[in-house]
Amino acid sequence: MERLKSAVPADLRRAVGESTAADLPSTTSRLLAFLQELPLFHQVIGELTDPDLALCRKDKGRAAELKGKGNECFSKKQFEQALGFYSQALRYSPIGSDGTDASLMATLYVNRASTMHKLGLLEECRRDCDRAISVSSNYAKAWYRRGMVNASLKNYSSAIHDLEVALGMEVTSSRKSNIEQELKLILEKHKNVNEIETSSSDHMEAGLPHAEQQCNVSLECISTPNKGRGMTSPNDISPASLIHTEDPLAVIIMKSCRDTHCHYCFSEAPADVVFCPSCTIPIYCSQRCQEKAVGQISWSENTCLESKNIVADIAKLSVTSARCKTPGSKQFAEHRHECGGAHWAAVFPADIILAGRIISRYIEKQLLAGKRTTISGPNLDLVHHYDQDTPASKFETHIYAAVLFLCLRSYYKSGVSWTEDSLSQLVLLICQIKVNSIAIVHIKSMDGGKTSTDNKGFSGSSGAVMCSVEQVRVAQAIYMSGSFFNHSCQPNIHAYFHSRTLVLRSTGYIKAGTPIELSYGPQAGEMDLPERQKSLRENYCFSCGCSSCSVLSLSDLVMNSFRCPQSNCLGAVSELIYHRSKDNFVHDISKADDDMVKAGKLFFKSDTVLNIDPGFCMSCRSQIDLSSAVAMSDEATSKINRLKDLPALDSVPEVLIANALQCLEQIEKLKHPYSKALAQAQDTIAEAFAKIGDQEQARKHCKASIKILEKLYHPRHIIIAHELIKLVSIELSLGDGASAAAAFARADAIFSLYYGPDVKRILPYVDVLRRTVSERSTGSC
Ligand SMILES: C[S@@+](CC[C@H](N)C(=O)[O-])C[C@H]1O[C@@H](n2cnc3c(N)ncnc32)[C@H](O)[C@@H]1O
Repeated sequence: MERLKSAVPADLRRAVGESTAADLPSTTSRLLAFLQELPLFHQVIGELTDPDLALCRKDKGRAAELKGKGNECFSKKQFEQALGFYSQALRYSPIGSDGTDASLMATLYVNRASTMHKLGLLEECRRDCDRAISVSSNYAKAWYRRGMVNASLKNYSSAIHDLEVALGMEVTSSRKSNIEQELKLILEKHKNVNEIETSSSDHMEAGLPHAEQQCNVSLECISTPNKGRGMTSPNDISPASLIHTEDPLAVIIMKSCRDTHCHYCFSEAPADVVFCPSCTIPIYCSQRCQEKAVGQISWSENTCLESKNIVADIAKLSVTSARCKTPGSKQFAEHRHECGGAHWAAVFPADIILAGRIISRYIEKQLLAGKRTTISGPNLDLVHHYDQDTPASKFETHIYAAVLFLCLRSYYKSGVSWTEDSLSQLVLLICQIKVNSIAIVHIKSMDGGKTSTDNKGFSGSSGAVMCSVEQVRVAQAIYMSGSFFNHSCQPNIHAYFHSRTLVLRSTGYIKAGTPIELSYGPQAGEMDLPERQKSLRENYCFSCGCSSCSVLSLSDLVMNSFRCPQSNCLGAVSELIYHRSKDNFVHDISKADDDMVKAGKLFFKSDTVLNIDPGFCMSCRSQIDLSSAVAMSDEATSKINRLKDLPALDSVPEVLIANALQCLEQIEKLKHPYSKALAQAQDTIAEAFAKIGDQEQARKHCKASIKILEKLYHPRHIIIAHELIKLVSIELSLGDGASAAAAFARADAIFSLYYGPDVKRILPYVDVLRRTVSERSTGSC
C-alpha cells in the first residue's frame, strides 16, 4: 500500500489532501483515472483477488500433514500438542462432500475427540463426536468414542446406545470384541447407578439478551444546539431501564483476538473450536455461531468447491446451494467475499473491512431480491468529519477506497454496476465508519474467577482473593441507531455487549426530553477536563460540549491537584493555570456543595475575571514549591506501584510494605486528600495487604480508597461497585459476615443499575460472591 501511495504524483496527492467533501467526485475520479493506468495498482488488486494467490485457502494436503503430526504426538501421549495439530488440520480441511473430504474431516473430529477425552475435556469431546457423526453417520469410531465419553459423563443409557450402534457398524472382529467388553462394563455400572442424563448441547455462544427483557422505552432523534443530532425520550425513564438493543450492521474482530476468540460472538474459543467452511481464517466457538456467520452447512448435497474457482463457487453456494444455505434477509455470511481472495482483513485496517462488509451485505441483499445494484452501497445517514481530516488521512482514505472498490468489483463481477459517484461515496462511507464505529468490549474477570470453584480466598487465615476485572476490546462494529447517541463525560446510560449485541441501560432517572447520552470513553472522575477534551479531540475529532465540560466540578478541580500547605485548608493547588471568565465555571455558591467551596473558595468570592496561577491554592492563595512536589509525589507513586509488578505477594519482605507505607504518607502530605493518585496508592496497598494476609490493614486502605473515589465519581458509579467487591472479599476473610453483606448490598445495587438482570451473565463472580455472603452472614457455613 505504501508503494502505491508513493506512486501518486505530488499535485494529485495535494489536491486530495486539500479537498472537502464537496470536491470528492472530482478527486476520486482523478485518482481512479491515474490508478487505472498504473501497472502496480493492477498488480495489488490481482494479489488481493486472485484465488490462486489466496492466503486463506483450504488445503487438503496441509490438513493431512497436520493430522499426521497430531497422530505422532498422540502416540507419544503429548495430548496438548496433538490437540493443536488436529485443530489446525480441521482449519485447513476442505468442506467438499466428495466422500474423501468428509471422511478426512470426520476422522479429524474423532481424533481430536479422543485427545480431548484424554485431557478430561468431556463435553468438548462429546461435541466433536456429534460433529463427526453429522459429517459421516456410518463412522463406527465416532459412535464408539461418543459411547465412551458418554460413559465418562455417566450418561449410561446414551453410552449403551452409542456402543450398540458402533458394534452394528464395526467390521473387524478384534474391535467388535473390544466394544462388547466395554458394553458389558457399562451395563454393569448402569445397573448400580441412578442416572441423570446430561444433554449434549453445542457450546453456548455468549448469549443474547433475555427474552423477558423487553425494551419499552420510546426514543426520538432530535437536533441539539452543539452536538448535531442526539437521542432523547418523550417519557420519563426509570433507573436501570433497558433503553435499546441492536445488532451491528457490520463487525470485525480485533487482530489480537483472531486466534483466541469466536469471530461471531467474540467469547473466548473453547478447545473444540470450529472453522469457517470456506477459508482458513475465522474460528467459531460453536456450530451455532458458525451457522450464524456463514449459513447452515449440510453434508447431504453433492456440490464440491473447486479450489481453482473458489470465488465463483462460494458465490454460487450463497445463492443456490442447500449445503451452505443462503442466509435469510437477516442472516448474512459476513466475510464470504473475503474468503476467495488473499485474506483482506490481513491487509486492510478495520474501518476499510467494515466498509467492505457493509457494501457486500447491501449488494447481496439486492442480488437475493433479484435487483441489480451499484457498488457504492447504502448511503448511510451518519455524520462524518471528512473536512476536518488531515491531508494525510484524506489521501490514505482515497487510496484504500480505490483498492477496496476494485476488489469488490472484481469479486461481484457482472452482478453489480458502478457509477461516477461510487468511489466518492465509498470515501464518505469510510469516514462515517471512522466517526461512528464502536469497540465491542467484553469483561473478563481476572482472578475473581477462581472464587467460583473454591472459596479458599474467603477463609479467615489465608489471603483474600481480590476480584478484579479487565475490559477486553474484542471487535469493532457499526450500529445504525446506536450511532445517534452522543457522548457525555457524565453519561446517564451505560453501554455493554451481549455477544455482538449492543445493550444500553439507564443508570439513573432520566426526565422526559433530557438528552440520553453514553460515554465514548473519557469520564469525569477518571480524567480531568483537559485530559478528556484532548482524548475526545484525538480519538473522535470533536470538542466535547457536554454539561460536565462546561461547568467546574469537584473532581476536575481536585483529581490531579496538590494539597494546600495550610493544615486547616482543603484548597486545591493545580499544575495548570485556572482562568475564570464570565462564561466559564459556576459562580453561584448556592449551587456548589461544601467540598467544592472548600477546594476552590476563590471561585465563589467574586464574579470578576479571575486567574489562579499554577502552584497557588484556589482557596487561600498560599503557594507551594510545585516542581519539587511533583517530583516527590511521582517518585513515591512509582515506588508504591512496584508492588503491582511482583508476581506473588505472599513472600514479599515486610520491608517492602513498610517502604510503601512511607511513600503513602509522603503522597498524603503532598497531594490533595481527594486526588486520584492518593486513591490509587491506597488501593494498591490494600491489595498488597490482602495478599499477604493482613486483612485489617487491607480493609483500612480499601475503605480509604473508596471514600476518595466517591468524591471523584459519585457514590453510585460502577467504579465504586468494583471497589466494594474487593472490600467484600476482605470482610469475608476477616470473618465479618455482616459488614461483607452490607458492602455487597451496596455493590449489588450499583451493578443492577448498570446491568439490570444481565449482571449474572456479565459478572458471574458477583453471583458466586452473593451466595458466599449470604451463607456467611447467616452463619450457615
Ligand atoms: C456517533 S455520532 C453521534 C450522533 C451525531 N451527533 C449525529 O448528528 O449524527 C458522534 C458525533 O456526534 C458529535 N458529538 C457527540 N457527542 C458530542 C459532545 N459531547 N460534544 C460535541 N459533539 C458531540 C460529534 O460530532 C461526534 O463526532
